[in-house]
Amino acid sequence: MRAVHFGAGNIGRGFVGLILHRAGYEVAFVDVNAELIAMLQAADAYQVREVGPEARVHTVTGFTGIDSKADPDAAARAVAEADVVTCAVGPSAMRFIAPVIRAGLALRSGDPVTVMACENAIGASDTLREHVLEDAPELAGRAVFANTAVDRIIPPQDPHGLDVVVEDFFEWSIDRRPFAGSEPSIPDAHFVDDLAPFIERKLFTVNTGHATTAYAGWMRGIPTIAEALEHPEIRHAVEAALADTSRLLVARFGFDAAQHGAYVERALARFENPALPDTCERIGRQPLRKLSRHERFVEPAAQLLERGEPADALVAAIGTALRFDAPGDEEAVELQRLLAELEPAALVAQVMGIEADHPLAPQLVAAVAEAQAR
Ligand SMILES: NC(=O)c1ccc[n+]([C@@H]2O[C@H](COP(=O)([O-])OP(=O)(O)OC[C@H]3O[C@@H](n4cnc5c(N)ncnc54)[C@H](O)[C@@H]3O)[C@@H](O)[C@H]2O)c1
Ligand SMILES: O=P(O)(O)OC[C@@H](O)[C@@H](O)[C@H](O)[C@H](O)CO
Repeated sequence: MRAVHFGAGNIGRGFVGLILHRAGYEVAFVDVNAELIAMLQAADAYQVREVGPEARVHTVTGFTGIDSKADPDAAARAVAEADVVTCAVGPSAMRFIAPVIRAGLALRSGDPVTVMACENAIGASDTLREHVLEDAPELAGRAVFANTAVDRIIPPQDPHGLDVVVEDFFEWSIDRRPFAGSEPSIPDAHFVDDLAPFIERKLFTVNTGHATTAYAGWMRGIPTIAEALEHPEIRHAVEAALADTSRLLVARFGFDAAQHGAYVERALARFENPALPDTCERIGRQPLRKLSRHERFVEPAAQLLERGEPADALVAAIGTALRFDAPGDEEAVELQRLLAELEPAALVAQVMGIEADHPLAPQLVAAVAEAQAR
């Protein structure tokens, strides 16, 4: 069985590539990073080293690398011959891989290929599908797009090597419905009838809690997530933000409150893993994406206000996120420029997608005004 995975970075090598290898796939990693592809082409194996109480070491073999910038035709041919295509390039980069997948589908004959976007976003495979089929609706029958939720914390890695250090926890949930009974065989993944509870629980717990920790840590000059959570005020802010999202998730999906509480506790324990050198800078990366309408802060806060419930801790976390000014992060630089130039209501509409008539608008406008006054 053949798989093509776009994005040979942390999740690509330390999660998707590993799981597909364990499922018996030969994986062709496609990336635009020429140094990374050269290493993949030269190597026979790399290791995924888990850290945590149930740590194991895995060796991944049987892969190759394709540089889609230098040779997009080779990447398209690989898609044409694949059983499964996955990506973990970042939600905003999916539009750049879409033309390559489209070219691969155009070359394809036989059974439709399974396409799964493994990004932190609701409906990422649907978004990828829209990009791929934009100018080629006639190719729709050649691929089955299934949404997924991926969960494994993988901190920044040595950019000059292939080995990856990861936490011991992982979860890959895949929407079963698009397959109409013929799901691909991926034993480490689980197929579910309704992905919404899985992706929203993950994004609005792991990623909301992570981001709240990161922005509060960054504001205080604390480098790592584990260290930031040791700060009592940060811990309190994170627990309060997760109390907001927990109320929403329990009400929306009917989760058992105690079981959901255990899920939250486990997320916090994962953040605290002392062997995981994860940074506030990585977790805070791309703040414009994280502050956008359907992301980890604004979406749950908007849903709570629409239900007539408060979301004060989420709004406080948004206020802290506005102070993320990492100089090496293009979106952080752009966010600070927008803060300097736009009226609060205009920034809330442009960055967060919340218009003046939404019940959340007054609090967000006040948070932006406060950030501008600092
Ligand atoms: N790291 C984690 O803990 C984690 C966990 C779950 C989900 N995710 C999600 O996985 C995705 C990737 O995150 P990551 O941490 O692996 O990032 P990363 O930066 O380590 O890897 C992304 C890779 O994509 C490549 N890439 C970018 N544009 C490309 C293009 N046009 N074509 C081919 N390759 C391209 C980059 O060169 C890089 O190698 C994100 O959506 C992230 O939210 C990350
Ligand atoms: O990847 P992002 O930028 O959406 O979010 C940063 C982290 O919260 C994220 O990568 C987590 O480590 C991951 O989602 C855990 O599964």
